[in-house]
Amino acid sequence: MMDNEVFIALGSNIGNREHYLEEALRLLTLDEGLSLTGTSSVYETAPVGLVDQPPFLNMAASLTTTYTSEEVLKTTQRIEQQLDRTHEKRWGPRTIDLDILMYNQENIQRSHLSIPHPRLTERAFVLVPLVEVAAAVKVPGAGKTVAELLSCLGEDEKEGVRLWKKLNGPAGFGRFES
Ligand SMILES: Nc1ncnc2c1ncn2[C@@H]1O[C@H](COP(=O)(O)OP(=O)(O)OP(=O)(O)O)[C@@H](O)[C@H]1O
Ligand SMILES: Nc1nc2c(c(=O)[nH]1)N=C(CO)CN2
Repeated sequence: MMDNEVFIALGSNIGNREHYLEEALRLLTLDEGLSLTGTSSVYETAPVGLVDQPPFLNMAASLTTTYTSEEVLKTTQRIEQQLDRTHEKRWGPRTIDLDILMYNQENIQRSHLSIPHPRLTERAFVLVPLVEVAAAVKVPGAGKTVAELLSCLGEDEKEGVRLWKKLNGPAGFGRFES
């Protein structure tokens, strides 16, 4: 049974960014342990952290899964590798980045896996798409829902996040939805 609920952030800022997002969603869908239940719109976002790099496309997805959080991480890392992801510098450009944002209501602190994602609460490029698929979900440790966290962000933080493609229905990524 696909009993566990997981939210993933997707980002790309190298090459055909939309293609990489589409491919990542396709590969997530193909995986028998995962079921895609929702996708957000796509946003074009100004780079945060390392600012001297191309703009990102960011989006969020909701899934249900038979996997443990570790197995989800293995799967997202395999998909990153399949999509030419290289690990050069921290926060640097990448063809695809898949971050596990939340896994059920769990709080996981291991050396190689932190869930909820530690920078989730401060990142407009994560919260703006995530609110489309998880508005009422309470973020463990934050004591607030995704919608509440988003409303805590200042206008200047949201400024760098622009709607790029509204995705609903058969023409867009919607075709990956179950
Ligand atoms: N929730 C998580 N989702 C994905 N990777 C995680 C998570 N928590 C810890 N990691 C670890 O982060 C490592 C990869 O980090 P990565 O290079 O993608 O960081 P980044 O995307 O540059 O920075 P950020 O974590 O701020 O988004 C992985 O090897 C993985 O073990
Ligand atoms: N706008 C934006 N900025 C980033 C992103 C990202 O996905 N979008 N990912 C980063 C590395 O995790 C660093 N900076």
